[in-house]
Amino acid sequence: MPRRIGSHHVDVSATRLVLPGLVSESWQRSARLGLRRDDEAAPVLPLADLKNAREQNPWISRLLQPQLSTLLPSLKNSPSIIVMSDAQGLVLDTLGNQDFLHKAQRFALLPGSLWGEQARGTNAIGTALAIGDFCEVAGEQHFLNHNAGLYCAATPVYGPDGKIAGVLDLSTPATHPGRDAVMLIRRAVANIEHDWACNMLNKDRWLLRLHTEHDPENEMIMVFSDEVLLGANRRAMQEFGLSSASIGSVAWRSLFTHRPDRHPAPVEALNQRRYLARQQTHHSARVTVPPMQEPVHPQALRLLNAGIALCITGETGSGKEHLCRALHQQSHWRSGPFVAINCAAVPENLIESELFGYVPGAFTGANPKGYEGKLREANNGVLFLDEIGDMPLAMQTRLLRVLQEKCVTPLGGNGRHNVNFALVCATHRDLQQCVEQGSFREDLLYRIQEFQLRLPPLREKPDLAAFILTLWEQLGGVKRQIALSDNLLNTLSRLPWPGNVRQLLSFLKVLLALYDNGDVIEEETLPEGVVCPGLRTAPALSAVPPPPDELAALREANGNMAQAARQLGISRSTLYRRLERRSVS
Ligand SMILES: Nc1ncnc2c1ncn2[C@@H]1O[C@H](COP(=O)(O)OP(=O)(O)OP(=O)(O)O)[C@@H](O)[C@H]1O
Repeated sequence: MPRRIGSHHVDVSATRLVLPGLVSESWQRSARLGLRRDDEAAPVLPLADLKNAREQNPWISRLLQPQLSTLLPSLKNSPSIIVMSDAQGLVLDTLGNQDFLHKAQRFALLPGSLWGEQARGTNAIGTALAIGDFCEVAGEQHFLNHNAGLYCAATPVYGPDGKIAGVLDLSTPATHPGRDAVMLIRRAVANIEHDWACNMLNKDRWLLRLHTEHDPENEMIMVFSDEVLLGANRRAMQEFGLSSASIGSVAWRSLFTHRPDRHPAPVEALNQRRYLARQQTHHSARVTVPPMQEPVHPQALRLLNAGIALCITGETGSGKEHLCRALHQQSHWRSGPFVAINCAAVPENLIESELFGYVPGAFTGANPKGYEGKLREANNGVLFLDEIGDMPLAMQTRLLRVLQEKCVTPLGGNGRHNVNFALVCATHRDLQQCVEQGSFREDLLYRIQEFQLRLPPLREKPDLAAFILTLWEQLGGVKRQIALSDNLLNTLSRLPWPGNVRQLLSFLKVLLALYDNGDVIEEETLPEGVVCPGLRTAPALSAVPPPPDELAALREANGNMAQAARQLGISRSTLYRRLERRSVS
Protein backbone atom coordinates (compact mmCIF):
# COMPACT_ATOMS: atom_id res chain seq x y z
CA MET A 1 0.00 0.00 0.00
CA PRO A 2 1.39 3.42 -0.86
CA ARG A 3 1.78 5.53 2.25
CA ARG A 4 1.79 9.32 2.52
CA ILE A 5 4.89 10.91 4.06
CA GLY A 6 4.78 14.69 4.17
CA SER A 7 3.14 15.43 0.84
CA HIS A 8 4.76 12.52 -1.03
CA HIS A 9 3.54 9.11 -2.02
CA VAL A 10 6.07 6.42 -1.31
CA ASP A 11 5.66 2.71 -1.54
CA VAL A 12 7.17 1.54 1.69
CA SER A 13 5.08 -1.56 2.05
CA ALA A 14 8.13 -3.70 1.52
CA THR A 15 10.42 -1.86 3.94
CA ARG A 16 8.23 -0.18 6.61
CA LEU A 17 10.68 2.69 6.46
CA VAL A 18 9.80 6.20 7.48
CA LEU A 19 11.72 8.27 4.97
CA PRO A 20 12.54 11.96 5.32
CA GLY A 21 10.83 14.10 2.65
CA LEU A 22 13.91 14.60 0.48
CA VAL A 23 14.76 10.94 0.51
CA SER A 24 11.25 9.86 -0.28
CA GLU A 25 11.14 12.23 -3.26
CA SER A 26 14.39 10.65 -4.40
CA TRP A 27 12.81 7.19 -4.10
CA GLN A 28 10.00 8.35 -6.38
CA ARG A 29 12.58 9.55 -8.90
CA SER A 30 14.53 6.29 -8.60
CA ALA A 31 11.38 4.29 -9.31
CA ARG A 32 10.53 6.55 -12.27
CA LEU A 33 14.04 5.93 -13.63
CA GLY A 34 13.06 2.27 -13.86
CA LEU A 35 15.32 1.04 -11.04
CA ARG A 36 14.26 -1.82 -8.76
CA ARG A 37 15.41 -2.15 -5.17
CA ASP A 38 16.92 -5.57 -5.78
CA ASP A 39 18.93 -4.36 -8.80
CA GLU A 40 22.59 -5.23 -8.41
CA ALA A 41 23.74 -2.43 -10.73
CA ALA A 42 27.25 -1.11 -10.02
CA PRO A 43 28.31 0.67 -13.22
CA VAL A 44 32.01 1.50 -13.55
CA LEU A 45 33.67 3.56 -16.31
CA PRO A 46 36.77 2.39 -18.20
CA LEU A 47 40.09 3.79 -16.98
CA ALA A 48 40.56 6.07 -20.02
CA ASP A 49 37.24 7.81 -19.31
CA LEU A 50 38.18 8.22 -15.67
CA LYS A 51 41.47 9.83 -16.71
CA ASN A 52 39.58 12.24 -18.98
CA ALA A 53 37.13 13.13 -16.25
CA ARG A 54 39.97 13.83 -13.80
CA GLU A 55 41.62 16.13 -16.33
CA GLN A 56 38.36 17.99 -16.78
CA ASN A 57 38.05 18.52 -13.04
CA PRO A 58 41.35 20.08 -11.96
CA TRP A 59 39.61 21.76 -8.99
CA ILE A 60 39.72 18.45 -7.16
CA SER A 61 43.46 18.35 -6.77
CA ARG A 62 44.02 22.11 -6.67
CA LEU A 63 41.35 23.23 -4.27
CA LEU A 64 40.82 20.16 -2.16
CA GLN A 65 44.52 19.81 -1.40
CA PRO A 66 44.68 22.70 1.11
CA GLN A 67 41.70 21.20 2.98
CA LEU A 68 43.32 17.82 3.51
CA SER A 69 45.27 18.80 6.59
CA THR A 70 41.94 19.32 8.36
CA LEU A 71 40.06 16.43 6.79
CA LEU A 72 42.59 13.62 6.97
CA PRO A 73 43.18 13.52 10.74
CA SER A 74 39.44 13.10 11.24
CA LEU A 75 39.52 9.99 9.06
CA LYS A 76 42.49 8.47 10.77
CA ASN A 77 40.74 6.98 13.74
CA SER A 78 37.31 6.36 12.32
CA PRO A 79 36.10 3.92 9.73
CA SER A 80 35.38 6.48 7.03
CA ILE A 81 36.42 7.59 3.58
CA ILE A 82 35.99 10.77 1.61
CA VAL A 83 34.71 10.41 -1.93
CA MET A 84 35.05 13.08 -4.60
CA SER A 85 32.80 12.91 -7.64
CA ASP A 86 32.23 15.06 -10.69
CA ALA A 87 28.90 16.72 -11.51
CA GLN A 88 27.56 13.45 -12.97
CA GLY A 89 28.33 11.44 -9.84
CA LEU A 90 31.40 9.74 -11.32
CA VAL A 91 33.81 8.96 -8.46
CA LEU A 92 37.11 10.63 -9.33
CA ASP A 93 39.04 9.85 -6.18
CA THR A 94 38.75 8.60 -2.63
CA LEU A 95 40.74 9.33 0.49
CA GLY A 96 41.07 7.29 3.63
CA ASN A 97 41.20 3.63 4.35
CA GLN A 98 38.59 1.55 2.54
CA ASP A 99 39.42 -1.66 4.38
CA PHE A 100 36.58 -1.26 6.86
CA LEU A 101 34.01 -1.41 4.10
CA HIS A 102 32.40 -4.64 3.10
CA LYS A 103 34.15 -5.97 -0.01
CA ALA A 104 31.24 -5.21 -2.34
CA GLN A 105 30.93 -1.64 -1.06
CA ARG A 106 34.66 -1.13 -1.28
CA PHE A 107 34.50 -2.06 -4.92
CA ALA A 108 31.40 0.08 -5.48
CA LEU A 109 33.08 3.24 -4.12
CA LEU A 110 36.26 2.93 -6.15
CA PRO A 111 37.28 5.68 -8.61
CA GLY A 112 35.47 5.17 -11.90
CA SER A 113 32.19 4.04 -10.32
CA LEU A 114 29.01 5.98 -11.09
CA TRP A 115 26.81 7.18 -8.25
CA GLY A 116 24.30 9.44 -9.99
CA GLU A 117 20.65 8.67 -9.13
CA GLN A 118 20.21 7.25 -12.65
CA ALA A 119 22.85 4.64 -11.86
CA ARG A 120 22.09 3.77 -8.23
CA GLY A 121 18.86 5.45 -7.17
CA THR A 122 18.77 7.25 -3.85
CA ASN A 123 22.28 7.74 -2.44
CA ALA A 124 24.01 10.78 -0.91
CA ILE A 125 26.15 11.67 -3.95
CA GLY A 126 23.39 11.21 -6.54
CA THR A 127 20.69 12.81 -4.42
CA ALA A 128 22.88 15.78 -3.42
CA LEU A 129 23.42 16.34 -7.16
CA ALA A 130 19.71 16.00 -7.89
CA ILE A 131 18.59 18.47 -5.19
CA GLY A 132 21.68 20.71 -5.38
CA ASP A 133 22.16 20.63 -1.62
CA PHE A 134 23.55 18.71 1.33
CA CYS A 135 22.08 15.25 1.67
CA GLU A 136 22.49 12.38 4.12
CA VAL A 137 21.42 8.82 3.32
CA ALA A 138 21.74 6.17 6.01
CA GLY A 139 21.54 2.39 5.63
CA GLU A 140 18.19 1.25 4.29
CA GLN A 141 17.31 4.73 3.08
CA HIS A 142 19.44 3.79 0.04
CA PHE A 143 17.14 2.79 -2.79
CA LEU A 144 19.19 -0.23 -3.81
CA ASN A 145 19.20 -2.94 -1.18
CA HIS A 146 22.86 -3.73 -1.77
CA ASN A 147 23.90 -0.24 -0.62
CA ALA A 148 22.11 -0.62 2.72
CA GLY A 149 25.42 -1.26 4.52
CA LEU A 150 26.52 2.36 3.97
CA TYR A 151 26.03 5.68 5.69
CA CYS A 152 26.81 8.58 3.31
CA ALA A 153 26.65 12.36 3.65
CA ALA A 154 27.39 14.54 0.62
CA THR A 155 27.58 18.23 -0.26
CA PRO A 156 27.68 19.55 -3.80
CA VAL A 157 30.56 21.86 -4.68
CA TYR A 158 29.47 24.91 -6.66
CA GLY A 159 31.87 26.63 -9.04
CA PRO A 160 31.91 30.45 -9.10
CA ASP A 161 29.67 30.27 -12.19
CA GLY A 162 26.86 29.08 -9.92
CA LYS A 163 26.85 25.57 -11.40
CA ILE A 164 27.55 22.32 -9.58
CA ALA A 165 31.08 21.11 -10.29
CA GLY A 166 31.02 17.96 -8.21
CA VAL A 167 30.38 16.45 -4.81
CA LEU A 168 32.34 15.82 -1.64
CA ASP A 169 31.01 12.83 0.23
CA LEU A 170 31.78 11.10 3.50
CA SER A 171 31.02 7.38 3.63
CA THR A 172 31.12 5.08 6.63
CA PRO A 173 29.55 1.72 7.45
CA ALA A 174 25.85 2.15 8.31
CA THR A 175 26.66 0.71 11.73
CA HIS A 176 29.04 3.66 12.44
CA PRO A 177 27.34 6.71 10.89
CA GLY A 178 29.99 9.45 10.60
CA ARG A 179 27.77 12.34 11.69
CA ASP A 180 30.60 13.99 13.64
CA ALA A 181 32.68 14.50 10.50
CA VAL A 182 29.80 15.92 8.45
CA MET A 183 30.49 19.49 9.61
CA LEU A 184 34.09 19.10 8.43
CA ILE A 185 32.91 18.13 4.95
CA ARG A 186 30.56 21.09 4.75
CA ARG A 187 33.29 23.48 5.95
CA ALA A 188 35.77 22.02 3.41
CA VAL A 189 33.26 22.60 0.60
CA ALA A 190 32.65 26.19 1.74
CA ASN A 191 36.42 26.77 1.75
CA ILE A 192 36.80 25.28 -1.73
CA GLU A 193 34.03 27.52 -3.09
CA HIS A 194 35.60 30.54 -1.39
CA ASP A 195 39.10 29.87 -2.75
CA TRP A 196 37.76 29.09 -6.21
CA ALA A 197 36.02 32.47 -6.45
CA CYS A 198 39.15 34.26 -5.12
CA ASN A 199 41.26 32.54 -7.74
CA MET A 200 39.25 34.14 -10.55
CA LEU A 201 40.97 37.42 -9.85
CA ASN A 202 43.23 38.77 -12.59
CA LYS A 203 44.36 42.20 -13.73
CA ASP A 204 41.04 42.88 -15.52
CA ARG A 205 38.85 41.97 -12.56
CA TRP A 206 38.21 43.03 -9.01
CA LEU A 207 36.89 41.19 -6.01
CA LEU A 208 34.35 42.24 -3.48
CA ARG A 209 34.97 40.55 -0.13
CA LEU A 210 32.29 40.99 2.46
CA HIS A 211 30.81 39.46 5.55
CA THR A 212 28.15 40.28 8.07
CA GLU A 213 29.28 41.89 11.27
CA HIS A 214 28.46 38.82 13.31
CA ASP A 215 29.82 36.21 10.94
CA PRO A 216 33.37 37.10 9.80
CA GLU A 217 34.14 33.40 9.27
CA ASN A 218 31.72 33.09 6.35
CA GLU A 219 33.18 35.45 3.83
CA MET A 220 31.24 36.18 0.67
CA ILE A 221 33.21 36.69 -2.54
CA MET A 222 31.99 38.36 -5.72
CA VAL A 223 34.14 38.79 -8.81
CA PHE A 224 33.46 41.68 -11.18
CA SER A 225 34.87 42.77 -14.48
CA ASP A 226 34.44 46.52 -14.27
CA GLU A 227 30.66 46.67 -13.69
CA VAL A 228 29.49 43.13 -14.30
CA LEU A 229 29.37 40.11 -12.00
CA LEU A 230 31.60 37.29 -13.31
CA GLY A 231 31.41 34.88 -10.43
CA ALA A 232 30.67 34.40 -6.72
CA ASN A 233 30.95 31.79 -4.06
CA ARG A 234 27.78 29.99 -3.00
CA ARG A 235 27.56 31.90 0.27
CA ALA A 236 27.34 35.19 -1.69
CA MET A 237 24.90 33.74 -4.23
CA GLN A 238 22.55 32.62 -1.47
CA GLU A 239 22.75 35.89 0.43
CA PHE A 240 21.99 38.03 -2.63
CA GLY A 241 19.52 35.65 -4.31
CA LEU A 242 21.85 35.11 -7.30
CA SER A 243 22.03 32.11 -9.60
CA SER A 244 24.08 30.99 -12.59
CA ALA A 245 21.78 33.19 -14.72
CA SER A 246 23.05 36.26 -12.82
CA ILE A 247 26.62 35.64 -13.97
CA GLY A 248 27.48 38.00 -16.79
CA SER A 249 24.26 39.95 -16.42
CA VAL A 250 24.05 41.49 -12.93
CA ALA A 251 25.92 44.77 -12.27
CA TRP A 252 27.36 45.70 -8.86
CA ARG A 253 25.18 48.84 -8.91
CA SER A 254 22.10 46.65 -8.69
CA LEU A 255 23.46 45.13 -5.45
CA PHE A 256 25.19 47.98 -3.59
CA THR A 257 24.79 51.70 -3.13
CA HIS A 258 28.49 52.36 -3.70
CA ARG A 259 31.65 50.51 -4.60
CA PRO A 260 33.63 49.79 -1.41
CA ASP A 261 37.29 50.74 -1.29
CA ARG A 262 40.44 48.86 -0.31
CA HIS A 263 39.99 49.02 3.43
CA PRO A 264 37.21 47.14 5.19
CA ALA A 265 34.28 49.47 5.87
CA PRO A 266 30.53 49.12 6.44
CA VAL A 267 28.46 49.15 3.25
CA GLU A 268 24.74 49.37 2.72
CA ALA A 269 23.47 46.81 0.21
CA LEU A 270 20.29 47.17 -1.79
CA ASN A 271 18.91 44.09 -0.02
CA GLN A 272 18.64 46.45 3.00
CA ARG A 273 21.39 44.66 4.92
CA ARG A 274 24.70 46.01 6.14
CA TYR A 275 28.05 44.32 5.62
CA LEU A 276 31.70 44.90 6.24
CA ALA A 277 33.18 45.00 2.77
CA ARG A 278 36.30 45.85 0.84
CA GLN A 279 37.35 45.63 -2.74
CA GLN A 280 40.45 43.87 -3.87
CA THR A 281 42.21 44.46 -7.15
CA HIS A 282 44.86 42.37 -8.82
CA HIS A 283 47.50 44.70 -7.38
CA SER A 284 46.27 44.46 -3.80
CA ALA A 285 45.63 40.77 -4.34
CA ARG A 286 49.38 40.26 -4.45
CA VAL A 287 49.31 40.92 -0.77
CA THR A 288 46.38 38.73 0.13
CA VAL A 289 45.25 36.10 -2.36
CA PRO A 290 47.61 33.21 -2.90
CA PRO A 291 47.81 31.49 -6.26
CA MET A 292 46.15 28.10 -6.59
CA GLN A 293 48.07 25.41 -4.84
CA GLU A 294 50.00 23.28 -7.26
CA PRO A 295 49.26 19.58 -7.08
CA VAL A 296 52.14 17.74 -5.46
CA HIS A 297 55.04 16.80 -7.82
CA PRO A 298 53.16 14.76 -10.49
CA GLN A 299 56.23 12.92 -11.77
CA ALA A 300 57.28 11.79 -8.29
CA LEU A 301 53.71 10.68 -7.63
CA ARG A 302 53.69 8.44 -10.69
CA LEU A 303 57.00 6.90 -9.68
CA LEU A 304 55.88 6.30 -6.12
CA ASN A 305 52.67 4.73 -7.39
CA ALA A 306 54.82 2.44 -9.52
CA GLY A 307 56.80 1.40 -6.41
CA ILE A 308 60.03 3.08 -7.60
CA ALA A 309 62.38 4.19 -4.81
CA LEU A 310 62.77 7.97 -4.61
CA CYS A 311 65.63 9.84 -3.07
CA ILE A 312 64.91 13.45 -2.17
CA THR A 313 67.87 15.72 -1.66
CA GLY A 314 67.82 19.26 -0.40
CA GLU A 315 69.08 21.56 2.31
CA THR A 316 67.67 21.39 5.81
CA GLY A 317 64.13 22.71 6.07
CA SER A 318 63.55 22.63 2.31
CA GLY A 319 60.51 20.39 2.76
CA LYS A 320 61.77 16.87 2.03
CA GLU A 321 59.58 15.20 4.65
CA HIS A 322 56.68 17.51 3.86
CA LEU A 323 56.80 16.49 0.20
CA CYS A 324 57.04 12.84 1.12
CA ARG A 325 53.96 13.06 3.36
CA ALA A 326 52.04 14.86 0.61
CA LEU A 327 53.07 12.22 -1.93
CA HIS A 328 51.90 9.49 0.43
CA GLN A 329 48.52 11.16 0.88
CA GLN A 330 47.96 11.37 -2.86
CA SER A 331 49.44 8.05 -3.87
CA HIS A 332 48.00 4.56 -4.16
CA TRP A 333 49.76 3.85 -0.85
CA ARG A 334 47.64 6.31 1.07
CA SER A 335 45.42 3.67 2.66
CA GLY A 336 48.57 2.26 4.27
CA PRO A 337 50.71 3.91 6.97
CA PHE A 338 53.32 6.62 6.58
CA VAL A 339 56.31 5.65 8.69
CA ALA A 340 59.25 8.03 9.09
CA ILE A 341 62.56 7.46 10.80
CA ASN A 342 65.47 9.86 11.02
CA CYS A 343 68.61 7.75 10.72
CA ALA A 344 70.76 10.56 12.12
CA ALA A 345 68.61 10.98 15.22
CA VAL A 346 68.56 7.34 16.40
CA PRO A 347 71.65 6.27 18.38
CA GLU A 348 73.80 3.83 16.43
CA ASN A 349 73.25 0.98 18.89
CA LEU A 350 69.46 1.31 18.62
CA ILE A 351 68.97 1.79 14.92
CA GLU A 352 69.05 -1.91 14.12
CA SER A 353 66.27 -2.82 16.55
CA GLU A 354 64.32 0.30 15.58
CA LEU A 355 64.32 -0.65 11.90
CA PHE A 356 64.20 -4.44 11.95
CA GLY A 357 62.41 -5.05 15.26
CA TYR A 358 63.25 -7.79 17.74
CA VAL A 359 61.70 -10.89 19.27
CA PRO A 360 60.83 -11.07 23.03
CA GLY A 361 63.96 -11.44 25.14
CA ALA A 362 66.28 -10.49 22.27
CA PHE A 363 68.45 -8.34 24.53
CA THR A 364 68.52 -6.95 28.05
CA GLY A 365 66.31 -3.93 28.52
CA ALA A 366 64.17 -4.72 25.47
CA ASN A 367 60.40 -4.63 25.60
CA PRO A 368 59.37 -8.11 26.88
CA LYS A 369 56.70 -8.29 24.15
CA GLY A 370 59.25 -7.70 21.37
CA TYR A 371 58.96 -4.98 18.76
CA GLU A 372 57.77 -5.14 15.18
CA GLY A 373 60.22 -2.50 13.85
CA LYS A 374 59.69 0.36 11.40
CA LEU A 375 60.12 -1.73 8.24
CA ARG A 376 57.23 -4.03 9.12
CA GLU A 377 55.21 -1.14 10.49
CA ALA A 378 55.42 0.47 7.04
CA ASN A 379 53.92 -2.57 5.32
CA ASN A 380 51.53 -1.51 2.52
CA GLY A 381 52.43 2.12 3.05
CA VAL A 382 55.36 4.47 2.62
CA LEU A 383 58.65 4.20 4.52
CA PHE A 384 60.52 7.50 4.78
CA LEU A 385 64.18 7.10 5.72
CA ASP A 386 65.40 10.59 6.55
CA GLU A 387 69.13 11.34 6.57
CA ILE A 388 69.89 7.98 4.97
CA GLY A 389 73.46 9.23 4.41
CA ASP A 390 74.00 8.93 8.17
CA MET A 391 73.06 5.24 8.35
CA PRO A 392 75.90 3.07 9.75
CA LEU A 393 77.50 0.77 7.16
CA ALA A 394 76.42 -2.44 8.92
CA MET A 395 72.80 -1.27 8.80
CA GLN A 396 73.17 -0.42 5.13
CA THR A 397 74.03 -4.04 4.42
CA ARG A 398 70.97 -5.32 6.30
CA LEU A 399 68.72 -2.76 4.67
CA LEU A 400 69.93 -3.72 1.22
CA ARG A 401 69.07 -7.34 1.91
CA VAL A 402 65.55 -6.41 3.02
CA LEU A 403 65.02 -4.32 -0.09
CA GLN A 404 66.19 -7.16 -2.32
CA GLU A 405 64.37 -10.00 -0.58
CA LYS A 406 61.32 -8.00 0.56
CA CYS A 407 61.32 -9.72 3.92
CA VAL A 408 62.52 -8.82 7.41
CA THR A 409 64.05 -11.02 10.10
CA PRO A 410 63.77 -9.42 13.55
CA LEU A 411 66.76 -9.30 15.90
CA GLY A 412 67.17 -12.52 17.87
CA GLY A 413 64.67 -14.42 15.69
CA ASN A 414 64.68 -16.70 12.65
CA GLY A 415 61.22 -15.96 11.27
CA ARG A 416 60.97 -14.02 8.03
CA HIS A 417 58.19 -11.51 7.55
CA ASN A 418 57.22 -10.38 4.07
CA VAL A 419 57.04 -6.63 3.58
CA ASN A 420 55.79 -4.45 0.77
CA PHE A 421 56.22 -0.69 0.99
CA ALA A 422 57.18 2.29 -1.14
CA LEU A 423 60.57 3.64 -0.15
CA VAL A 424 61.46 7.32 -0.04
CA CYS A 425 64.83 8.38 1.31
CA ALA A 426 66.09 11.86 1.99
CA THR A 427 69.45 13.37 2.69
CA HIS A 428 71.25 16.67 2.70
CA ARG A 429 74.51 14.85 1.83
CA ASP A 430 75.99 14.15 -1.58
CA LEU A 431 75.56 10.36 -1.57
CA GLN A 432 77.82 9.85 -4.58
CA GLN A 433 80.57 11.58 -2.66
CA CYS A 434 79.80 9.41 0.41
CA VAL A 435 80.24 6.35 -1.84
CA GLU A 436 83.59 7.66 -3.04
CA GLN A 437 84.65 8.27 0.57
CA GLY A 438 83.58 4.74 1.52
CA SER A 439 80.86 5.73 4.00
CA PHE A 440 77.95 4.65 1.79
CA ARG A 441 77.43 1.38 -0.10
CA GLU A 442 77.29 1.86 -3.84
CA ASP A 443 74.86 -1.02 -4.38
CA LEU A 444 72.49 0.47 -1.78
CA LEU A 445 72.73 3.85 -3.48
CA TYR A 446 71.46 2.37 -6.76
CA ARG A 447 68.67 0.58 -4.90
CA ILE A 448 67.38 3.61 -2.95
CA GLN A 449 67.94 6.17 -5.65
CA GLU A 450 66.05 4.74 -8.60
CA PHE A 451 64.91 8.32 -9.08
CA GLN A 452 66.46 11.41 -7.59
CA LEU A 453 64.57 14.54 -6.82
CA ARG A 454 66.28 17.74 -5.71
CA LEU A 455 64.29 20.26 -3.71
CA PRO A 456 65.78 23.67 -4.38
CA PRO A 457 66.55 25.92 -1.42
CA LEU A 458 64.17 28.87 -1.08
CA ARG A 459 66.74 31.32 -2.47
CA GLU A 460 66.63 29.42 -5.78
CA LYS A 461 62.85 29.29 -6.02
CA PRO A 462 61.81 31.41 -9.01
CA ASP A 463 58.31 32.02 -7.64
CA LEU A 464 59.17 32.64 -4.00
CA ALA A 465 56.69 35.51 -3.63
CA ALA A 466 53.84 33.25 -4.74
CA PHE A 467 55.03 30.53 -2.37
CA ILE A 468 55.13 33.00 0.54
CA LEU A 469 51.52 33.95 -0.23
CA THR A 470 50.52 30.29 -0.30
CA LEU A 471 52.05 29.74 3.13
CA TRP A 472 50.43 32.96 4.35
CA GLU A 473 47.06 31.63 3.29
CA GLN A 474 47.67 28.21 4.84
CA LEU A 475 48.62 29.86 8.13
CA GLY A 476 45.35 31.81 8.17
CA GLY A 477 46.69 35.27 7.22
CA VAL A 478 44.25 35.67 4.34
CA LYS A 479 41.26 34.63 6.44
CA ARG A 480 42.24 37.23 9.01
CA GLN A 481 42.63 39.76 6.19
CA ILE A 482 46.17 40.61 7.23
CA ALA A 483 48.13 41.69 4.18
CA LEU A 484 51.86 41.66 3.43
CA SER A 485 52.64 44.89 1.59
CA ASP A 486 54.20 44.68 -1.86
CA ASN A 487 57.46 46.08 -0.52
CA LEU A 488 57.68 43.57 2.27
CA LEU A 489 56.82 40.71 -0.06
CA ASN A 490 59.52 41.81 -2.50
CA THR A 491 62.09 41.99 0.28
CA LEU A 492 61.09 38.62 1.72
CA SER A 493 61.38 36.98 -1.66
CA ARG A 494 64.96 38.23 -1.98
CA LEU A 495 66.23 37.10 1.43
CA PRO A 496 68.58 34.08 1.57
CA TRP A 497 66.50 32.00 4.08
CA PRO A 498 69.27 29.60 5.13
CA GLY A 499 66.71 27.59 7.17
CA ASN A 500 64.43 27.41 4.11
CA VAL A 501 60.70 26.72 4.56
CA ARG A 502 61.14 25.98 8.26
CA GLN A 503 62.63 29.43 8.85
CA LEU A 504 60.15 31.20 6.59
CA LEU A 505 57.23 29.55 8.37
CA SER A 506 58.48 30.62 11.79
CA PHE A 507 58.93 34.15 10.54
CA LEU A 508 55.38 34.32 9.13
CA LYS A 509 53.95 32.82 12.33
CA VAL A 510 55.60 35.57 14.36
CA LEU A 511 53.99 38.21 12.12
CA LEU A 512 50.59 36.57 12.47
CA ALA A 513 50.90 36.60 16.24
CA LEU A 514 51.93 40.25 16.34
CA TYR A 515 49.39 41.81 13.98
CA ASP A 516 45.65 42.37 14.21
CA ASN A 517 42.99 41.34 11.73
CA GLY A 518 42.78 43.73 8.77
CA ASP A 519 46.35 45.10 9.23
CA VAL A 520 48.68 45.74 6.31
CA ILE A 521 52.23 44.79 7.30
CA GLU A 522 54.87 47.18 5.97
CA GLU A 523 58.59 46.44 6.00
CA GLU A 524 59.36 49.82 7.55
CA THR A 525 57.17 49.26 10.59
CA LEU A 526 58.16 45.72 11.49
CA PRO A 527 58.50 45.61 15.26
CA GLU A 528 61.83 45.29 17.00
CA GLY A 529 62.71 41.67 17.64
CA VAL A 530 61.32 40.33 14.36
CA VAL A 531 64.52 38.61 13.44
CA CYS A 532 65.39 37.66 9.93
CA PRO A 533 68.82 37.97 8.30
CA GLY A 534 68.85 40.75 5.74
CA LEU A 535 65.63 42.36 6.92
CA ARG A 536 65.57 45.86 8.33
CA THR A 537 63.36 46.27 11.36
CA ALA A 538 62.10 49.37 13.10
CA PRO A 539 65.03 49.95 15.47
CA ALA A 540 67.60 49.69 12.69
CA LEU A 541 65.71 52.29 10.69
CA SER A 542 65.18 54.72 13.50
CA ALA A 543 68.83 54.50 14.55
CA VAL A 544 68.18 53.31 18.07
CA PRO A 545 71.34 53.93 20.19
CA PRO A 546 73.59 50.94 20.85
CA PRO A 547 73.17 49.17 24.21
CA PRO A 548 74.86 51.01 27.08
CA ASP A 549 78.37 49.99 27.97
CA GLU A 550 78.35 49.51 31.74
CA LEU A 551 82.12 49.08 32.01
CA ALA A 552 82.84 52.33 30.19
CA ALA A 553 80.39 54.17 32.46
CA LEU A 554 82.08 52.71 35.53
CA ARG A 555 85.50 53.72 34.24
CA GLU A 556 84.24 57.24 33.61
CA ALA A 557 82.85 57.41 37.14
CA ASN A 558 86.20 56.27 38.56
CA GLY A 559 84.64 53.09 39.91
CA ASN A 560 81.83 54.88 41.72
CA MET A 561 78.86 52.51 41.28
CA ALA A 562 76.19 55.02 42.28
CA GLN A 563 77.49 57.65 39.84
CA ALA A 564 77.82 55.14 36.98
CA ALA A 565 74.28 53.89 37.60
CA ARG A 566 72.95 57.47 37.59
CA GLN A 567 74.75 58.16 34.32
CA LEU A 568 73.26 55.07 32.72
CA GLY A 569 69.80 55.92 34.06
CA ILE A 570 69.47 52.63 35.94
CA SER A 571 69.44 51.58 39.57
CA ARG A 572 72.59 50.43 41.37
CA SER A 573 71.26 46.90 41.73
CA THR A 574 70.55 46.72 37.97
CA LEU A 575 74.09 47.86 37.30
CA TYR A 576 75.46 45.14 39.63
CA ARG A 577 73.29 42.53 37.86
CA ARG A 578 74.42 43.59 34.40
CA LEU A 579 78.09 43.63 35.37
CA GLU A 580 77.69 40.18 36.85
CA ARG A 581 76.07 38.91 33.64
CA ARG A 582 78.88 40.42 31.56
CA SER A 583 81.54 38.77 33.67
CA VAL A 584 79.76 35.41 33.31
CA SER A 585 79.46 35.71 29.54
N1 LIG B 1 55.52 23.20 0.62
C1 LIG B 1 55.31 23.39 1.92
N2 LIG B 1 54.15 23.92 2.35
C2 LIG B 1 53.94 24.11 3.68
N3 LIG B 1 54.81 23.80 4.65
C3 LIG B 1 55.98 23.25 4.28
C4 LIG B 1 56.30 23.02 2.90
N4 LIG B 1 57.52 22.48 2.84
C5 LIG B 1 57.95 22.37 4.11
N5 LIG B 1 57.03 22.82 4.97
C6 LIG B 1 57.15 22.88 6.44
O1 LIG B 1 58.46 23.32 6.73
C7 LIG B 1 59.02 22.62 7.81
C8 LIG B 1 60.30 21.92 7.37
O2 LIG B 1 59.96 20.96 6.38
P1 LIG B 1 60.57 19.48 6.38
O3 LIG B 1 60.69 18.94 7.77
O4 LIG B 1 59.80 18.67 5.40
O5 LIG B 1 62.02 19.80 5.81
P2 LIG B 1 63.22 18.80 5.58
O6 LIG B 1 63.82 19.16 4.28
O7 LIG B 1 62.76 17.38 5.74
O8 LIG B 1 64.15 19.25 6.77
P3 LIG B 1 65.36 18.45 7.48
O9 LIG B 1 66.36 18.11 6.39
O10 LIG B 1 65.92 19.44 8.45
O11 LIG B 1 64.76 17.24 8.12
C9 LIG B 1 57.94 21.68 8.29
O12 LIG B 1 57.22 22.31 9.34
C10 LIG B 1 57.05 21.51 7.07
O13 LIG B 1 55.72 21.20 7.46
